[in-house]
Amino acid sequence: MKPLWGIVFYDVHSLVNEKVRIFDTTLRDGEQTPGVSLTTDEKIQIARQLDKLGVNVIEAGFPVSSKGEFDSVRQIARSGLQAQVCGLSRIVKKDAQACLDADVDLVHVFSPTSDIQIAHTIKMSHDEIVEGAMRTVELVKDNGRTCLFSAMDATRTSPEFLHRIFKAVEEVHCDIINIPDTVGVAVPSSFYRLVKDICDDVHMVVDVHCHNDFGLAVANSLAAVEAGAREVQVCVNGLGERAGNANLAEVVMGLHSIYNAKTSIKTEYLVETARMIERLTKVKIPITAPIVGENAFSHESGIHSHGIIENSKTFEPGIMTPEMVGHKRRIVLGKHTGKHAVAKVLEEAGYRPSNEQLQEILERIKELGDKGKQVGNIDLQTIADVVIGDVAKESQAVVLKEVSVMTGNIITPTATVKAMVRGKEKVLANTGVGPVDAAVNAVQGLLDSDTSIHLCDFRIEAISGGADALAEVVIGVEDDRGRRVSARSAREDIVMASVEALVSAINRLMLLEEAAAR
Ligand SMILES: CC(=O)SCCNC(=O)CCNC(=O)[C@H](O)C(C)(C)COP(=O)(O)OP(=O)(O)OC[C@H]1O[C@@H](n2cnc3c(N)ncnc32)[C@H](O)[C@@H]1OP(=O)(O)O
Ligand SMILES: CC(C)C(=O)C(=O)O
Repeated sequence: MKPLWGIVFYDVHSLVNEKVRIFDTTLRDGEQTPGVSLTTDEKIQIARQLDKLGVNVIEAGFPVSSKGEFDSVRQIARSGLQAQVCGLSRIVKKDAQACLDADVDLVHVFSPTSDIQIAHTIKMSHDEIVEGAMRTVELVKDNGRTCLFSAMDATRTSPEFLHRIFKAVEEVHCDIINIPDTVGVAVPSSFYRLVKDICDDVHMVVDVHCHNDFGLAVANSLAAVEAGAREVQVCVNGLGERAGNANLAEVVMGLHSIYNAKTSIKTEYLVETARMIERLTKVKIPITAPIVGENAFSHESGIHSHGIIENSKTFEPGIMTPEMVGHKRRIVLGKHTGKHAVAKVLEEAGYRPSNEQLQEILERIKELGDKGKQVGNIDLQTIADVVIGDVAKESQAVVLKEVSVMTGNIITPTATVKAMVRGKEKVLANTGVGPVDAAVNAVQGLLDSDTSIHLCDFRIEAISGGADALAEVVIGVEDDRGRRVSARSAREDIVMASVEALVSAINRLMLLEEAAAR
């Protein structure tokens, strides 16, 4: 038993430093997610990102299925990636030939092996399936490529037939065998026993491919590694047929952080990769998703936030940090907030409230919360501005002097701003897609090139009706350390309101940076 911070965990010693290969099938099974369809360019972008992430295998597609698919697989295979590029093939000669013609390094040959699938899909005898599998593996091996054989629906296949088909492909020098839980019916204990029996039976690398129909894909994949599997098939964001496949980030971090096993994944790119796949597939990552979800390292309730401020291990696993996966820890304000969190967020936004002011701010937050309103960090700053007052003029890093904007239907919107930046007068012009964008770009341009600030929130809210409505603009900015502040301004002129809010937010962030540097 291994004690970790006073808690006794299941014995995971056996996996210390064991190497597990990560086989990514986002571009093949992941693309089978209903509604997802990627262009060749998008697939190439994804393949490059997966390579940067460090996966061992990229299953790029099913070359025989269409001309576009063949071209995508071939382009990925020829793009000089570190990862092995794989193509899928039925036990059909033309499928395997298409993989070979697409120049893949590894061919993934599969056949159904369960009675239900054999009877209703492939409609062959066991002998014909074994023969077809052997001939296809031989074709791949004769052409000098690596071969992986999958017994599709293995978890509903008779153990005798599984043994027979795996032994048959081993005889023709197959390199890797895969045990797919095609319809996600395994549980960790049953899958452990199945994988262990097969590992004891064959001399090939054992790989697994788990579907998530009962939400057990990651647990089953980890159980398989405990049982001896040394390759796991995964998809970014758990994409895939129906409820999807085992989630790459969850499997990898489980292996690294819980089991102390090794993979080649550069975990700091996990969030970046998940967000890229979210953008290209348009399948949203749930906010509560482990590791890569927006809330994975966010804390709202007072008791949790207090603990986190003292020591992040109080309410986070500790063996996994946001930095390890390219995420950021956030204290988020809301109905359940306590004074420690409010004080911390205000301090980070450059405010120094007295104890009475802090108490008053907390009461106002609770009042809003009880009325069912969400109280975000921006609302907190508005409340704080009212209770404490805005950033003092003398501590402002940027003091705005002039703003002028040219716009129309035949000129590129251009803005010029003049401001004192840390006591020095600066004038800068910039363009944008519209007058507000041009003005915002010009203000951002006033900052030194080593001041890395970017916009993370921009909202315009008209707070009175009519063409002369007062426009309230809320702007949030973030620095490269993930510190966020926001500010608002309200004017009839939307450009001026935007510029003022931006300058105000920048001043707060600068104050914060100065305070951190002291
Ligand atoms: C569990 C998985 O994810 S497996 C991968 C699933 N992915 C895909 O199917 C995506 C790409 N597929 C396609 O583009 C098409 O299905 C194709 C090109 C492969 C085949 O298309 P079609 O010829 O129109 O056949 P269709 O898809 O309707 O039916 C599948 C055929 O493949 C056969 N088949 C299925 N699996 C296998 C196998 N492993 N080996 C041999 N034949 C197989 C079926 O018996 C059926 O054959 P039939 O046409 O003689 O009845
Ligand atoms: C081709 C195989 C591995 C598959 O996708 C499955 O069984 O789900």
